Amino acid sequence: MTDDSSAPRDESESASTATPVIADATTAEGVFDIPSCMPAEALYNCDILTPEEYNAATNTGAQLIQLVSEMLRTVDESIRESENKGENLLSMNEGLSLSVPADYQVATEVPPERPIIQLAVKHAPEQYCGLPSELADDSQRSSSSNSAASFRGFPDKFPESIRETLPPEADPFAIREGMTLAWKDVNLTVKGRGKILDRRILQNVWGEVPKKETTAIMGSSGAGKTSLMNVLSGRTASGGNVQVKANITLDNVPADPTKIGVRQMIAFVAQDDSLQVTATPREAIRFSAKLRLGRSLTDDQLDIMTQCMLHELGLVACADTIVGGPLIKGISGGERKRTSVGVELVVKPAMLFLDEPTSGLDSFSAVQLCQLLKKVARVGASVMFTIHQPSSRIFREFDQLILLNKGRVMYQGPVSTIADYFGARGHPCPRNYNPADWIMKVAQKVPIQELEEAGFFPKDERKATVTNEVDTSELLILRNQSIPQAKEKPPTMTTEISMLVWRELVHIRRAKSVTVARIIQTIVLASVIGLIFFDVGNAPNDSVSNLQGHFGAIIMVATIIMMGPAQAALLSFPDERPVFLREYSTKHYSVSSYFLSRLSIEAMMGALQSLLTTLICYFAIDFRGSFINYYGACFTLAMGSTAIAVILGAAAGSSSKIATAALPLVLLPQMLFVGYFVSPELIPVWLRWIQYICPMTYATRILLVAEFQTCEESFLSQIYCQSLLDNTGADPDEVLWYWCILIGQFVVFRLIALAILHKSAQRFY
Ligand SMILES: Nc1ncnc2c1ncn2[C@@H]1O[C@H](COP(=O)(O)OP(=O)(O)OP(=O)(O)O)[C@@H](O)[C@H]1O
Repeated sequence: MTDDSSAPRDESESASTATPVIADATTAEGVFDIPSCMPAEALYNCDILTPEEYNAATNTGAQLIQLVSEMLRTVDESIRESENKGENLLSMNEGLSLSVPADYQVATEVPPERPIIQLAVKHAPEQYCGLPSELADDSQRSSSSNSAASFRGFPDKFPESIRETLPPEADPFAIREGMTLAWKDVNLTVKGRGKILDRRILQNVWGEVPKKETTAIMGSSGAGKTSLMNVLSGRTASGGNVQVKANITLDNVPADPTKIGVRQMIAFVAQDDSLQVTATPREAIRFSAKLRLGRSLTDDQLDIMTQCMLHELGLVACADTIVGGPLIKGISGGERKRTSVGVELVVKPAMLFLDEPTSGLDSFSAVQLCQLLKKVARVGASVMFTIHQPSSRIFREFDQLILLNKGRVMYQGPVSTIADYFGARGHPCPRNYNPADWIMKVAQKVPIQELEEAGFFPKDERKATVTNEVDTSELLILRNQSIPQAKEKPPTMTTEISMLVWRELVHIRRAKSVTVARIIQTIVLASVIGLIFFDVGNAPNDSVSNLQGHFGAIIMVATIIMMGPAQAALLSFPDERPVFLREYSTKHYSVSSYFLSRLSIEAMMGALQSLLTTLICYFAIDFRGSFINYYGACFTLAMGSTAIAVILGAAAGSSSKIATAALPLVLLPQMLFVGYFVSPELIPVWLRWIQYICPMTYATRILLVAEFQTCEESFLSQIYCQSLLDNTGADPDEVLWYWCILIGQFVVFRLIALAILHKSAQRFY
């Protein structure tokens, strides 16, 4: 046992299955960890070490050698079997084949040639997720011309040869023109109330995210990492008790990220993933690519690109499982996070911000993701992310680091110089200690004053990029025109709407229970009303009770028609708001496309619910008017009331509870103005106007005219019917107007909802 017990160990890594596997292989403790982790993970992590580290480790890691040798022996047996059958192919899982050199030898100890290790990794069935048959064919072709040495990278790495067939606009790793985001004097203050003092969350924060580099923001919990990220990406601005001041430039052009034009240039992966719960990772990534990459790509190219992204993110195994959410079980939290990353990466962003992208990921996936982000940076993007407790392996991957301490910049600069920086200020990182843990320990344990005296918290000594401080609450800088816009040939509005409608239909199909509950509710309510008012339409209208029953049936049917579809429409906006805001702010589609897609879905569901209700009630109650007239009035009423619900839903923002509470307040009082409980003539004059803005008024008048215009011939019936029409204000000569007003109300309410939605979509906060 060669454990250097005198040296402080890297605490965060001791139990890890990633890089430290090698280091721990020198100890009895660590050796037992190896078989318990995924062999492919351990081997993969061997692969990412330098050859020197690797050889040093294998000299001492006896059990690791045994493990690798066993895997190689398995591979070798497979080869022998193939050779006995006259084949020279090692058949891999799911149809991917790999050619193996004829002079292949069994390795009895860990070979220094890394490709052989990778071959073993590829062979690990737990990790190998397979390719669809059409891609497998291609990869077979390409691999047959290569030796085993050509296999490098992740267990489910996408074949390079296929990726290379993609045009640059479809290649998620194509070279792009990045942008440098720089900022200074960023201040965020939460104003206190009463005895509570103001709180400075960010204090004169400065820094930059250079293109082609990865910048990590670190700091203890509450240091202001997310707040800084939100200010820089326009997700926080002055308002209420929050005051934000910042000078921000994009390639030296002053820019206000709260403006949608600037925000749309920053791909942002938030801490809480806002993905469509019933979409799969494959669908989510393809949806993003299809809507954001314009019209130049074919469906095949989109498919390959999506598959490539799934491979890069290690999502192949769960590519067709739904994302899920709080109420529906889906993929894991880490997979969800990686899906969110894929959704943004697929459009080759020039700037990519991620809030804690590695949280919820195991150490292997975290390394994998950091390397991917580095790859994105190297092709031109500026990548910035917040991160908690990175392992030393991950820490070494960053280019730049911003260390925040209580809202102030404690360090800002290259990761490579941080050890010297801390050393020069009296806090050298101990040997074998994870530098990330060390700097966090110093930041948390040493008092601020002592740190200041030691020379931490450097001043911004860069050449000033913006001379005057500008308040983001007023109009900040807007020279967006000079900043190039990403999407050149956006998809047509029809494509946007059809993609959104399709996604919603898939959602309805997958969230079956909700749809089924809605339909059952409609059928049960309609049946109850049909039974209670059974055949009352057929009864002569020559008595008050018959007349009352007949009129009551119309009111009840109109009421359930008004409430049912509206309830579902009401919740759709608050529920979908996070997804809508993310997608709108990242240029997936326009507000109008989203709005029209929602309208199409509501029209479909409204038509179905109205049809079920009218079919049951019309025949059970035996209404006298024509079925078409009856169904038309009910459907138009349903659409009018959904339009009101949409206004409430759009205005309520993310608060579905407020919208739910407000809906009955707006819809139910409409029953009071149709003349059933009280004649409109008896309502106080200053309240009487309300009847004219209620869709229910006009829908009921259409139905009343249809039911009572042609009454039985008896004198009493004629008198009763006529007086009912008079009392309710239903005039047979005005029916055409009633239709026009009902449809007009629907259009006006919808336009109001669109305006509200458009306004609320401009702001995240
Ligand atoms: N709008 C706000 N109102 C009140 N307090 C706020 C507001 N925004 C941020 N804060 C406070 O500012 C501090 C920094 O929050 P922030 O989310 O930026 O921290 P963080 O470094 O990202 O922490 P963590 O790593 O735990 O996510 C926290 O104490 C938070 O409560």
